[in-house]
Amino acid sequence: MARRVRDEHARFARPSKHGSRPRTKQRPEHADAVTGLVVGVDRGRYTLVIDDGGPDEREISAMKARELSRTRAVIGDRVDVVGDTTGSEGTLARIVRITERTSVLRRTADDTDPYERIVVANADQLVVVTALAQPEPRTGMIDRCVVAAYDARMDVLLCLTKADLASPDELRDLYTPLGVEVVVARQDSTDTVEAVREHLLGRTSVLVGHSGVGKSTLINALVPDAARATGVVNDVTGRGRHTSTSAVALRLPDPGGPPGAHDGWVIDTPGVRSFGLAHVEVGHLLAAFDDLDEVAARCPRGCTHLADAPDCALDEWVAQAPEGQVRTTRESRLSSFRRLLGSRTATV
Ligand SMILES: Nc1nc2c(ncn2[C@@H]2O[C@H](COP(=O)(O)OP(=O)(O)OP(=O)(O)O)[C@@H](O)[C@H]2O)c(=O)[nH]1
Ligand SMILES: [Zn+2]
Repeated sequence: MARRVRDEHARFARPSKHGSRPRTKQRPEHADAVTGLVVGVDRGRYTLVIDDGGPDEREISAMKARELSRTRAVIGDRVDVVGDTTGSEGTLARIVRITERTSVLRRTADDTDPYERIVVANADQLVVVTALAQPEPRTGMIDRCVVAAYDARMDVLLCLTKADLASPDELRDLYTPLGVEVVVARQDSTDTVEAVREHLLGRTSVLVGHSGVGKSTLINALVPDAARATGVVNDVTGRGRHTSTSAVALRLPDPGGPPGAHDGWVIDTPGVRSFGLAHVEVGHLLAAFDDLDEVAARCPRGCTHLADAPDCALDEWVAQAPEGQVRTTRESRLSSFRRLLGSRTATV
């Protein structure tokens, strides 16, 4: 790890255009750096939590050191900071390193911002919040979220809200074969909120969902003091804090722990409507389907694995299955996988 960080460090230390010596020579090693978690970003000003969950936990403000100028830290990043890291009023520390990310979730480019941007780093779970009614669920959107999550090597939790209005059975049947966990919630039942919490404890989860699905209702139930613990992020740059994608990182209370305990992070992403799928590789998607991945190793070179692919080993795998449960399961795995493959290019 130390090695990797140093390499990255060196990459930012190219000689400047103006012919000064490489900066590496002048820069101290930052041996005194402490590590923080980015929970908020607002126009170049970062809010970090230091010693997350430890006895010296505190929030500090920081900005990037000059050598990091081309790299954006995003919510969820683990960063090394130097300078005044006490968090006292008026202090500002400097971020000198971004630790290698375990996952990146990308937002699609849109009219207001032509670049695909990383929205959240190091999250391990994408929670797709979908109402069972009002608004009607849209499977195209769910599929795209699943693809984005699998590409980012994140797990997916499908959280079906407004269960008082419609049955979850159909959607559950559709997504369970994809390896997606499904949990059901309704506003009038605290039991369901606690069921959702069980899936989130100890993890860093990103919540996405269309307007009106009940995401805020759910977050308020999970994190009652959300307003206080909120880190506001403007990840779009230069546009002011209320435009476009502002994400919020919230500590998830753990009712099973001592008073005030929290265990895990819930990241809300208002304004993120879809994820970039343009660069999703078939291999990444396949990797999320262990059984298919193994079979696909026998496919002809360059096989697209789509329904019209000649000699795709996945078709043979289904055809060879004994009739009955095994065949049905394989069929549904393959058709689910192909549906996701197709959704990479669909516009929703
Ligand atoms: N019937 C029913 N209505 C719900 C439930 N959960 C939320 N609602 C209602 O759905 C509406 C939208 O809920 P919000 O929590 O504001 O939805 P949101 O996803 O945060 O939407 P935005 O605030 O627009 O992003 C509100 O009127 C809620 O009262 C539920 O479980 N059942
Ligand atoms: Zn194939």
